Amino acid sequence: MAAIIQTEGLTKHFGSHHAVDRLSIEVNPGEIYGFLGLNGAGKTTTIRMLLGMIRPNSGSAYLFGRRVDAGSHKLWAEVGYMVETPYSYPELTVRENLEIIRRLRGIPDRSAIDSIIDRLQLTAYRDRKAGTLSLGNGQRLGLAKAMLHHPQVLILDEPTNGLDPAGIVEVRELLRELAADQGVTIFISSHILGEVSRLTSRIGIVHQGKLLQETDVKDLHPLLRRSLRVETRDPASARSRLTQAGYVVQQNAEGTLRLQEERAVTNPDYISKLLVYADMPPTLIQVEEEDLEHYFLRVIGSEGGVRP
Ligand SMILES: Nc1ncnc2c1ncn2[C@@H]1O[C@H](COP(=O)(O)OP(=O)(O)OP(=O)(O)O)[C@@H](O)[C@H]1O
Repeated sequence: MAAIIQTEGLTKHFGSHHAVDRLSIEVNPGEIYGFLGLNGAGKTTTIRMLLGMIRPNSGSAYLFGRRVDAGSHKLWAEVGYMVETPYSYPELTVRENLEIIRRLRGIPDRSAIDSIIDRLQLTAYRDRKAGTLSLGNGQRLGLAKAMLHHPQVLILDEPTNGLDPAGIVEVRELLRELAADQGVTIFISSHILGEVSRLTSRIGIVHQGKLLQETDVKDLHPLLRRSLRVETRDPASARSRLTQAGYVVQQNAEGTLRLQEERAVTNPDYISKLLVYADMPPTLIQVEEEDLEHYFLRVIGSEGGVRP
């Protein structure tokens, strides 16, 4: 299957700073790809190179198998994009902003505007000046502009930025529908793994310009660490009893004990028995799974985490 979006060794430095460093990724037709990284990881710079807005120092980007060069305006006709906070004419209404895009894109069907306004739930704001919109509605207008010409590829930089939880769900559903029903290929950047993992089929984790990990979302679950959480009335004694039995035990400031070894996680009954026999019965014992954000920080080596 030929990739719709592809980069090969894509590299961009600003002075001595490597914003994007030998990045190679492929996004297949109809796939939703989550490009994940902290602020400053190089997401926007990558997207700008994908769109031919800036020129890489080395490496290449391809859309539909065609190499993107700075000024590849023809490619933009087949791609909808939203880069950082979407810019709109603040003195013009939502409708007027979309009318400009309709003309620029040469879309003959005038009803396209009303249908996209409806689709992005902007009907109540259609005659409001764009400059008076909330951040979230400004973001919806940005998405409406990106989608007005029914592109086969959408490249979106943090599209749910500023949206409230209900808005995030709506946008997620909308994008999911576009990929599933119309085969639109979607590349979406974010700094929240929990959010992109609900929408995308594959994620690439980028840090300091480098791709650290690429994973199918369905393979993410087994990568999450599990640990056994144990609470007792006398954590210090319980800890020493478990240590004596050969377990590695961590204790936090609240006195909660945590055991990460597989033999502890898979045998909570044994740990429980050990503590009961030592007259320190647990008040709580449960297997907990690492959350996605912690996993993300661990992969990028933050928070004292260790790369898997
Ligand atoms: N025009 C520029 N000149 C100098 N440095 C830049 C320029 N554009 C980006 N950078 C730097 O390159 C790095 C990557 O920036 P980029 O905007 O691509 O990150 P990002 O992952 O999109 O982060 P954010 O979510 O904050 O936008 C950052 O350290 C940034 O300061």
